[in-house]
Amino acid sequence: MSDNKGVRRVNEDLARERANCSFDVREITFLLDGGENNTITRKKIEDFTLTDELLSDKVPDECLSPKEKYENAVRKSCLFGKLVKDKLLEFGGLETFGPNSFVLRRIADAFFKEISPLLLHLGMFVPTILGQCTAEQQSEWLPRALSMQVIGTYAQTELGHGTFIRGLETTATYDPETEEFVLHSPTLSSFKWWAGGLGKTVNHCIVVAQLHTKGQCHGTHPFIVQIRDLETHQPLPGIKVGEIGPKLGFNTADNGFLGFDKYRIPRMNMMMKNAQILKDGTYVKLDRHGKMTYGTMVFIRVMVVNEVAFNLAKAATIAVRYSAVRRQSEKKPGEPEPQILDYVTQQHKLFICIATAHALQLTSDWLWRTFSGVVTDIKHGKTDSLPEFHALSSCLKAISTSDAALLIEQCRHSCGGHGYMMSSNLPLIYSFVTATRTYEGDYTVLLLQTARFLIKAWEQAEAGKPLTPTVSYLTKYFKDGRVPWDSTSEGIVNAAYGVAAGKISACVKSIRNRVKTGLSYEDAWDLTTVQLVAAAEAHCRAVICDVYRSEAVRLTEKSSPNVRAVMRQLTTLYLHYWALERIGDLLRYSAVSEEDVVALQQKYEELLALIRPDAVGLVDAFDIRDEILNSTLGAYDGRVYERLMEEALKSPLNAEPVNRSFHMYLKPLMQGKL
Ligand SMILES: CCCCCCCCCCCCCC(=O)SCCNC(=O)CCNC(=O)[C@H](O)C(C)(C)COP(=O)(O)OP(=O)(O)OC[C@H]1O[C@@H](n2cnc3c(N)ncnc32)[C@H](O)[C@@H]1OP(=O)(O)O
Ligand SMILES: Cc1cc2nc3c(=O)[nH]c(=O)nc-3n(C[C@H](O)[C@H](O)[C@H](O)COP(=O)(O)OP(=O)(O)OC[C@H]3O[C@@H](n4cnc5c(N)ncnc54)[C@H](O)[C@@H]3O)c2cc1C
Repeated sequence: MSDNKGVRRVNEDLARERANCSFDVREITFLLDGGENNTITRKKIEDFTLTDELLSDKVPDECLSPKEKYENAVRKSCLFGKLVKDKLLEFGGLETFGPNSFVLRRIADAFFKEISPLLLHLGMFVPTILGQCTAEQQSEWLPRALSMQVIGTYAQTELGHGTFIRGLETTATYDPETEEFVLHSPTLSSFKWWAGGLGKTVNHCIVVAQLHTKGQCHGTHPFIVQIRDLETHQPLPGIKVGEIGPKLGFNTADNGFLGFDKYRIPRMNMMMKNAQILKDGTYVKLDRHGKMTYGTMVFIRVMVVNEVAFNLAKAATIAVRYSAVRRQSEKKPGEPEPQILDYVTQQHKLFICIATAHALQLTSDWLWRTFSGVVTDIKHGKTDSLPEFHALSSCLKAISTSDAALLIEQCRHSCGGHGYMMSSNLPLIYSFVTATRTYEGDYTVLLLQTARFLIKAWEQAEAGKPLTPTVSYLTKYFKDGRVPWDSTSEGIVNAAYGVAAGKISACVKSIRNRVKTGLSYEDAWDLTTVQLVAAAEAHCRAVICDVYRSEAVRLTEKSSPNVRAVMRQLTTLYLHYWALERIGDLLRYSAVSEEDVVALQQKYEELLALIRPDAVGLVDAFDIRDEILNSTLGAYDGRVYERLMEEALKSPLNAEPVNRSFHMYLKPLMQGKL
């Protein structure tokens, strides 16, 4: 389906895999896109946008110097932005996707092998204007931001603090005389650090600072701050700004630092939807919940689940296609070398990646729908659903990013040495996704936020109070005792909830026992955090298993029998994989027996064999074009070795037969003249 060029011969092994696939690949693509019409529109947009010659770099990006890389990324960002502005919106296709559309994000990957320096502008600056500004402020800033006159980022993290937002040190002190805020960085550790695009690209940013007025501090609030001249792009007086240097990934994102020396901004540059400063300096709090200024972070956490699902789908596509093309070793003496996809261990490494990409995408779609409900509630002044949603989005962000990063690395391992090549694109996909585990809330920190909610929910269950939907299972498993074992999919999901309940119960006991010894609650909590993180992980795993299973059943209700069968095989594989991964927990909290464990393992291995003939069809169904995959190993036609050689020849070191270092150093060394 993705054979967009359609001219070159497809590798014979891949062609045979496709001929033997048991289902119509397009049917699964339509399911994943949310309907055939969405697929048609997406493909039209891709055909329309991915033809430009700016996509082809003569020298691979990774062979450029940091400065050249950045300049190339800015060039492409501007051309991409212009394309979106001039043509794509006129095209009118985007609306059909609704707000959960990732088509722009998807095609952006064809333009940037790494990150666009403008990602934070669209990803965080614009959403924060929408979420944190009054209507009047929005009408001032949104048109300028959307027309790219104002280019911004989100500068919250400082050198000294990222996680602990209340510990941020940048101050914004209100001066009623001039009706301005004075921004100041009192220490080195108060310098803003990390914001994407801040180093060189943006002219504005959202700065999160401690608000002081009338001698009192009211905690952190967001402000819109101009940092560079719109004409010359020079940093404005009182601003110290620069780029933070090379990183594991994100090397085209010019992440930056920023310090203020008593820098003044108008009063109305405070984002005033949730709190206001009146002209005389009076502070007015409008946020009854107290954490509404954290809204952009919650939004991005929701987006990130989809983001990592897509990246895992890319990695799985590359690794599965490569594994169908690659032949290595022999199974029996004298036999031809098998496709490495025929090794059961290879299937074990890869099929869970396909299943997890589905699980995370369906969970992300469900999370988005839940989020839309919460946003509607908030618009009507109701914030009751926020604590549960914060707990849910925190753990899903933590687990999805962690799973995706580990599995993408597994895809790289499964491609042997060639997976280590930058041209495979697996290192870049990994470097991007491993950062998601840290940014927008570190893994451990977010799971502890979820744990906080779970412990409270447990206490509510004990008190016989009603529970919110995602923790209502606690009532069922409230009584001590092992969860009955049943090896059906539904039974495994129930057992996953039973494990989560057992772990939460164990945490409650640990904390209470520690408090009984005279420890404060905070110390008892602190000593129990290893268990609390594991409990939050178990809760989140149960939610993903549950949502994946039920959404896959719902989605495939009208599918052909073959599609329903393969989708069911994948969900069952996911559930068995995690049951086996957490077998110790099941033995502790459920009635699973030794024979059941043997049966689980056997079924898992049967599923690998059942999925094997459809593996290439399943990754083809992700329908990720070659331009977006950007991989020598994963292209649709399977010309792996030809592409590896073509890319190698583009290396600047191959531009001349002898490098000057030979004459400068090697030759003198060889001749003893160095
Ligand atoms: C266009 C598409 C783009 C997509 C791609 C994206 C790529 C973009 C690239 C992105 C690049 C990267 C960009 C970046 O990285 S931007 C920087 C991101 N930074 C972070 O994420 C920092 C993480 N830290 C925190 O969120 C807070 O400090 C935490 C939460 C840890 C504590 O906070 P705090 O110290 O203030 O809390 P507390 O202890 O006083 O109180 C805890 C109480 O507060 C409740 N609570 C806490 N938080 C929330 C909440 N949010 N909604 C509702 N409630 C919330 C909580 O339930 C608890 O309630 P209770 O138990 O007391 O009842
Ligand atoms: C690629 C990238 C892009 C980024 N972009 C931006 C951006 O655009 N804007 C922005 O504002 N920020 C950005 N950040 C910063 C990012 O949000 C923070 O790095 C992140 O929130 C983690 O905070 P930290 O660095 O302070 O880690 P720390 O909090 O110092 O974490 C270090 C370790 O301490 C542990 N730890 C910390 N607190 C606790 C606790 N309470 N309990 C248990 N363990 C704890 C953590 O689990 C971790 O293991 C970016 C970061 C990266 C990597």
